[in-house]
Amino acid sequence: MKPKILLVNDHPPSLLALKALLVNAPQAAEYEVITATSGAEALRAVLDHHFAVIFLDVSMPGMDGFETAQTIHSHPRSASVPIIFITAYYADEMNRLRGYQHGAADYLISPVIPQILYSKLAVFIELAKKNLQLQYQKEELALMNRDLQVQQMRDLKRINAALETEILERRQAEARAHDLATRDPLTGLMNRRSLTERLEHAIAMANRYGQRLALLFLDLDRFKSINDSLGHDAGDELLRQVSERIGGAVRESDIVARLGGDEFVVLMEALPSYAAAAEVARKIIATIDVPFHLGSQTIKTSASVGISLFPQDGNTMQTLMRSADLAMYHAKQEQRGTIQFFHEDLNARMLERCRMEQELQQALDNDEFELYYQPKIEARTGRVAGVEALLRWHHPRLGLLSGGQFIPAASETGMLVSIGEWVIAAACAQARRWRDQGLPTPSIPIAVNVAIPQIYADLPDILHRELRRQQVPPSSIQLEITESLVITDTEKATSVLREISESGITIAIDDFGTGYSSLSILKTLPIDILKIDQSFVRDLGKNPSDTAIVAAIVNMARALALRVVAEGVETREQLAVLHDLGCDEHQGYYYSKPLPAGELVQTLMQRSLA
Ligand SMILES: Nc1nc2c(ncn2[C@@H]2O[C@@H]3COP(=O)(O)O[C@H]4[C@@H](O)[C@H](n5cnc6c(=O)[nH]c(N)nc65)O[C@@H]4COP(=O)(O)O[C@H]3[C@H]2O)c(=O)[nH]1
Repeated sequence: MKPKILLVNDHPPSLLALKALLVNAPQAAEYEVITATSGAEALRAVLDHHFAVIFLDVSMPGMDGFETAQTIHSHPRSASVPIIFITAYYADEMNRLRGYQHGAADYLISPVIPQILYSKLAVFIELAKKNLQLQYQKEELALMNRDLQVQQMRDLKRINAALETEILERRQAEARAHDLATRDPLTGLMNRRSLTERLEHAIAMANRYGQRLALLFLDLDRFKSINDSLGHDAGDELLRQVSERIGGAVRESDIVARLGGDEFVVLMEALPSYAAAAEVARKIIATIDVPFHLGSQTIKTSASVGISLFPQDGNTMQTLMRSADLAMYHAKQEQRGTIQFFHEDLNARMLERCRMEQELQQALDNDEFELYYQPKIEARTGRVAGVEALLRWHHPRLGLLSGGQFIPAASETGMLVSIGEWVIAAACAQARRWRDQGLPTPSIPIAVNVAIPQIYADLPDILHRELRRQQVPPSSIQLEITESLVITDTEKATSVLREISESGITIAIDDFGTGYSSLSILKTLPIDILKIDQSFVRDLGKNPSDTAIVAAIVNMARALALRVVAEGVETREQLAVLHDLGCDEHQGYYYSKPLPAGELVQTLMQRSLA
């Protein structure tokens, strides 16, 4: 676009002359000339065009040059357009000053000298071209700016979207991490950590508002054997279903958590009454009692629940948890599938148990145990057919303790496995010593009592290791196993006992008649001997039903080709009845109390001489 020049003159010949000068100028191709014959016409032109410069005649009728200039410059659109006044040569200095005051950029004296006109014009055309260029560049810049803004906007939106996704992902990761830290992944229930936090908070609230709360500890009965026999997937499924059933048995506001394994906890806050806790525990036990469907299998289990109450059973998180756990442990021991509230006696028993455990460990370490031996007499010959090893404890405080005084407690503490190992080693060592001493009956077997947990703890390996160490034959040792053991896990007992029996060690069922052995179990087990429990022997000859029971046991043993031993024989009358019934061996105070090895040897000597 070319710069434009406006010529304003009311005198047509002057206008034409000036226009002729401009259109014939050497740089005429660089601009365009527009004319106006009055101030008003000039103002209209200014509204329509942008001018590089205006040549304005000063003396015009109506609106003269000054007034026109003032009006042009008063408008923002044309405020900076340079105006050159054209005036007669006679215009005085005052008049020119007025022109400058009305915004004149310069003056030309009429008649105009072309060279002066051209040189002044050149300045303004150059200025206009520069302005146009600047304008163009400004527009370019504005365009670029807009593009930049659009680009920036897009970038911002992209960055924003990326940020939002990242924040979302981070929130989800945080939620997952929080879940992992506070929830049990298998059941989705609270885990131990969040339960303890919750319990601490609940105790603080109960303290402040004087409320009651209850903590229910729940453990599935026989979960381990279900898990072992059906596999871990089925075990997991069972735990999930159990967690759902517990959830269905409690209030929405109660907290259900899984501590791990098959241990669940329910926290009941703001209890209306303590009876409500027992009510919920009963509901849970009832719901767990309904058979579970795991794939194609239907299984039955039960739950034992221990309950501790705030504030009486503890006012800290730790004591409440411990009390509920202890109560649950006792529920399990007393009768599976029942509820047990915590009480102080349990605590005392627990402390006693801990003390006993420590003392039993010390007994092993300090060699405080000793085996006593009680002979078993063969009815037919009156000879010693074997001896039973019975454990005695030289307790540093309490003196000599017999098995009945500490074996049940040792069994509770789980110490019987290591004690049992000591007993087997001691019995094998005694067998060796008797052989070395050349007893009259060196081959009489020593019967050792075996506790239930020993069966699951490498019993065959331990037996063979000790027999080898002492270089005595397997026939030197006999095992006495309580009847109830066989009932609890027939399959395991059968396979372990079979291995032991095949190695040449004879096996006796102890306390026979007190458990619930069935004939078929007795038939499948590799049993050699039945020991009739002393409770049936005690009243023999006095109580006809005891006599009938012993007679039945003897007959059954005969049918199964087993030897029968009667325990606890104290009197001649008992002995007479047992003789009549055809019992193979007798054991009891009538012949001898359990004795230390040395004393027993003398008894054996006397009997063999008798
Ligand atoms: N009233 C009466 N009692 C008699 C008579 N003859 C023997 N006894 C006692 O009756 C118990 C017989 O042993 P048990 O039935 O195997 O019952 C044993 C046995 O189950 C267990 N036990 C003893 N030693 C061991 C052992 O080394 N390991 C294991 N696991 N248990 C043992 O402790 C229980 C009690 O042992 P003890 O106190 O030594 O009590 C022994 C014995 O001293 C009698 O004529 N009259």
